Amino acid sequence: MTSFRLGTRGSPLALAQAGMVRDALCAAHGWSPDRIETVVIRTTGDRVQDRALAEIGGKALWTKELDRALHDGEIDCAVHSMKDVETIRPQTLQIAAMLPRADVRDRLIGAETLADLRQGAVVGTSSPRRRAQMLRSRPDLDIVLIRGNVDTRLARVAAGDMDATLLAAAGLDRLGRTAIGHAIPTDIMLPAPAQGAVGIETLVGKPAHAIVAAIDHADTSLCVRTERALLARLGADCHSPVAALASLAGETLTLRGELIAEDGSCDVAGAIEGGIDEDLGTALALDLLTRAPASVRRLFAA
Ligand SMILES: NCc1[nH]cc(CCC(=O)O)c1CC(=O)O
Repeated sequence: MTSFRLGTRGSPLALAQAGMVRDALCAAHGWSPDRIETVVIRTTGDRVQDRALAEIGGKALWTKELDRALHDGEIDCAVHSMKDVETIRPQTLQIAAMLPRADVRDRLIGAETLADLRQGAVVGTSSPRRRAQMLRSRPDLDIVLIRGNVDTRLARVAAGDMDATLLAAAGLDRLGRTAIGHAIPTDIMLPAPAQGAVGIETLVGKPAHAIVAAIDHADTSLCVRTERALLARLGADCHSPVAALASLAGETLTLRGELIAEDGSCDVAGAIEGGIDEDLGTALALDLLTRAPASVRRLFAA
């Protein structure tokens, strides 16, 4: 029997996520684990460690090499953190499935709450959203650039290079670091669109698409597609401090979102409720853009 080739980045988090996808595929199709071959693909983002992603050209850094491997037939599907997948994708590709979403919150490492950070504390992050949200509640903080994988970042805080950092709970949990840091409630720090979701992409119209679609978690897919619709309407990218979180209760979809000036000095937030339709993201984007202070609106291409 030919193996099913699962493409992934090589970071510890990416490999953990690929393992989850492998387990889900095996359970759904009654395959033994050796039916799946994990193919590690090195991406531009993995090679560049010293500059903010926003500076070196955005999210395609994580996807371009995996896209190429799909198109060249080297892999049958590609596993992604949905948070890192750019809003506009090649028409030849399709997100065939998402795993059930994990904890969507950010965790603060180095203090129990934002209020507990000392005056002028140094906080490492490379995320414009986290930077803006931190400065909004604590303008005194010194936000510095930090990159590298989860372990590298934790080591920098442990070594005293900085007082604190923020990491996605989902990533920490998937690496077994369940006891590290303190989760920040989403009403204090709304997460990045698609945070906590793992997606699996395939070529459109190939047998692999149906094989992968069998493991789709429909509620997660709907919520993440809604958050991505908001990003798309905003013309948002890595430079844009945007937070969004959709949730589904019965037949009611709720989307919260906010746009924040990079220095945290002003923002616009909103929420919208509707039926099961990802277009809610478009509607909230328009509402936020209409109400945004000029200094926030100019950050968006739309
Ligand atoms: N940009 C890096 C990235 N992409 C996805 C995750 C975490 C896992 C997830 O959100 O699903 C992380 C690390 C982090 O933000 O702490």
